[in-house]
Amino acid sequence: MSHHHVDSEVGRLGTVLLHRPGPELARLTPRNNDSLLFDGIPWVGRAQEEHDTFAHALRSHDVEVLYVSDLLAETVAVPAARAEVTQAVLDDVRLGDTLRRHVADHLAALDPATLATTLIAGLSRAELRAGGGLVHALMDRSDFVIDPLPNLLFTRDSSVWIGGQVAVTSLAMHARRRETTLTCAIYRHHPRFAGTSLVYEPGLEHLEGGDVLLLAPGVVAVGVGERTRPAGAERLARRCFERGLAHTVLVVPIAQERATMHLDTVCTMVDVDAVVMYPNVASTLQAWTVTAAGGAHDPAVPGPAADLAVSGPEPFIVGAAKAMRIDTLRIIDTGLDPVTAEREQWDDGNNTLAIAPRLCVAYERNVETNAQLERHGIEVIRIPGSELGSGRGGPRCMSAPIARGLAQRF
Ligand SMILES: NC(=O)NCCC[C@H](N)C(=O)O
Repeated sequence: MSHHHVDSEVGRLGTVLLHRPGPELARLTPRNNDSLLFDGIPWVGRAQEEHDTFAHALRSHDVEVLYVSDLLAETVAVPAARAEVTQAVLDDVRLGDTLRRHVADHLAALDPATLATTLIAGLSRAELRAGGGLVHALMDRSDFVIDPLPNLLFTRDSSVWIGGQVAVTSLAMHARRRETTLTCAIYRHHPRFAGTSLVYEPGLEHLEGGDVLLLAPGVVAVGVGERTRPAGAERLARRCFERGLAHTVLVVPIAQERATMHLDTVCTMVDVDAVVMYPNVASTLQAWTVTAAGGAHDPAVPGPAADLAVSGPEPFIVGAAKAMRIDTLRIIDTGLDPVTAEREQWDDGNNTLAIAPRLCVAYERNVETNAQLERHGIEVIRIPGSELGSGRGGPRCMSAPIARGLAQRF
């Protein structure tokens, strides 16, 4: 399958990028879990079983599942890619020159598959083959020479396909920054993605994939809050208009809190005209509508788009329906009452992954929300997530669609 294209949240899912959690999760301790953005210490074996159930559910619906670790191992077989991802590790100012040399020698000796694992799992001082120097001497055995990337599990955030191009994002939190050196290398160097254009790159204004919802072909919603900044939304809008990837970007402010770190923690699409949404925000969520001033830019004509036209704010569902050119965007509530809604929102009840219109994957624990979805005609494939959820992400967060069919009901 080489047709990589995504222009909706619900078109038939063809290919998806996942990361099966591995040794990087075993690095989490009660001392570092907060800074590594986990709310608990997951049982690694059970998290892997849960993730395998997720992947199996997708495969049994004819979805091609790609794994980051496989693609990365193939990518770092390309010398330029190897140099790039290694340099990103060595750029860490905490290493100092002496330890940096030891780490460089250590990585240079690794075969591609072991290098890929090390880049994801990190490296402790005890695992470094040779050491020496002041920084090394002052480290604990279990201190990280290379930080682990436990949040790579949430592949949604580090890249997002818009049409036939991929936005490699610019992650806000220190613990996640290096993730995009890996996704960027995959998209720039893996033979499968040869010729792919990047519509966004790391290092630009903060933008995370969990905030980007492709509401309909040409209509992109971007949440701005704890992670994505307004300037990131503006940059993405301008780039999408210049390249003919969108005609409207809805910019949606969300509370800057952990429970609502991304737009997809409060709202995901389950049909071409329906979302499951956290009722505690449904009535207050607003949208600013951004379009290209002077009309859509002709992508065949090189040069920057005219400036942006900004209007609003107005209620999100009103702005969204207008941009999507539908009468109403239907809302299905999380939970039944405010307390259940709050509990199930926290446990990623809103974070569904659509395989097709009216067919989605959701965590089994969100009993009320799943029942609500079914009452509204949405088929729910339930997966376990008690361990996976300790990182605060659900099926949508754990998946980056690479190919989807047309968003139409069958
Ligand atoms: N799209 C998402 O909501 N992703 C979940 C990210 C969870 C991760 N522990 C984080 O804090 O970034």
